[in-house]
Order: sequence, then structure tokens, then C-alpha cells
Amino acid sequence: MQFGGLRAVDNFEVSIEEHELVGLIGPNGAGKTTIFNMLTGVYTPTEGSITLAGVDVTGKKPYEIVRHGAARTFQNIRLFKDLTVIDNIKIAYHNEMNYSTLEGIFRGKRYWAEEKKAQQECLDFLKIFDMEDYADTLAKNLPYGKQRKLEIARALATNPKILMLDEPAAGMNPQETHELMETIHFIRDKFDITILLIEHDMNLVMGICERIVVIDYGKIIAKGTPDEIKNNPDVIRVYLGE
Ligand SMILES: Nc1ncnc2c1ncn2[C@@H]1O[C@H](COP(=O)(O)OP(=O)(O)OP(=O)(O)O)[C@@H](O)[C@H]1O
Repeated sequence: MQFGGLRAVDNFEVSIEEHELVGLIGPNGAGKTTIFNMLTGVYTPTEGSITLAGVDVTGKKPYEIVRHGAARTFQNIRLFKDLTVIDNIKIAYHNEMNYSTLEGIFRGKRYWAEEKKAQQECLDFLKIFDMEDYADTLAKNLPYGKQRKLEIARALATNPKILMLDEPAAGMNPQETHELMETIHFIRDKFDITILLIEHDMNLVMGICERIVVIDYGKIIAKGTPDEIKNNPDVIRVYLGE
């Protein structure tokens, strides 16, 4: 990915298997968010390609990529702040709803059946995060940690094959972070999805990821298991400045 004179991501090559939990780490400005932006269609890579479950999604629009099965959260929370918690999730769930515009306008039988199902399933997403009591709260009135969780619940409601989380624990205290990490494991298994996670906190990534990719200045400097990464001299140099 080239931004004018800056090659923000260079020769980045990674394959992620179904059901894997992979961490993407690197210092500030290394290119992590740019990679997410390419994977989700926010940016079109200036070179190279992206394949999702056998489909070439390079250059596709974000909404098309969601339909192919990729969902994400953002480093800076991006909720529909003036909508309720449940409505935030229903918006993400709308691809699963099966009634026509006319049925919506005339409120036919199928409309009510589908809306009821949507309400129930969206509440189920909230239950995973222990947030069903907040269903009717405006998103902007949620405490910060719960806003982060709502973003994950909303991404899950698009029924993704791969969920990409951009610093999901940013701003959380250690207890909240620990709980979130357990929840991430839980949803990976419950929904049988693949997770790619950006996180600054090395210990945290080491604790939950099966495989880690480390980048610096847009280039991969190491790939491997947490133990391999921990002992990799290039990673130690980048993180500790040795
Ligand atoms: N739209 C853009 N136009 C120009 N340069 C950009 C753009 N987006 C990102 N960059 C640059 O690309 C590089 C990588 O940025 P990116 O945000 O991907 O890093 P990051 O690893 O996510 O950093 P952080 O951990 O601070 O979020 C930086 O030098 C950044 O300034």
C-alpha cells in the first residue's frame, strides 16, 4: 500500500487458516490499521491481492466484503451513538433479515416474524457480553468498556467468517481486559470463526493468540507461535529498542 511517497505496507504476505486466532502486532505507525483497511475494503491495495475463503476480494467495497464474511471493529469506537444498543446490532444483522420493502411498509406476517427473530437473535449477541439489560440504552450513554463490547457484538451480527479486532482492549482496565480476552476465545469457538487481532499489549497477545505476525515499518519482521516471537531477536530489538 503506497500513500504518495510512503510505502505503508510492503510485501505483506499472510495466510490465516479457518478457526485460527492470529495476532498482528508492531510499534505505532507500523501499518497494522492500514492492513485492516485493505482487508475490509476501506483502501484498495496499490499492489497485491486478498483472498477470503477462496474468493478474490481485492478492491471490493466494504459492504461487499462484509457479505463475503469479513467484519471488523475500529481502534476509535464507531458506533451509531444516537441509536439504542439493540438497534446498533440490528443494523449489522439486516443482511440476515428476509422481507421485502413492500412487506416492510405494509407490515405483513413475514415482517413481524422476521422482526421478532431479529430482536431475539440480536439480544442473544448482547447476552454473550452480559449486556442484555442495556438493549434500550443509547449507545452514547454506555460506559467506555461496554461501547467496545457493543462494537464486537455488532461485528458478530454480520455473521462473519473472519472477525478483525483493532485494539479491542484499548482503554480497558486489567480486569476488563482479562474478561474480554476470555470472551474472544469463547466467541471464536461458539461461532466457529477465525479471528485476527491487533493489540499493543504484548503480554495480552501472547496470552491468547496461537500465532503472531510482527510488522515494523510496513514489513513483516517475524511470524510464529507466542514462544517463538518472545525469543525472536528482531522483535526484542523493535520493542525494547536494543
Ligand atoms: N490515508 C493515509 N494517507 C497517508 N498516509 C497514511 C494513511 N493511512 C496511514 N498512513 C501512514 O501509514 C503508516 C502506517 O499507519 P497505520 O495507521 O497503519 O499504523 P498502525 O500500525 O496502525 O499504527 P498505530 O498502532 O499507531 O495505530 C503511518 O506512517 C501513517 O502515517
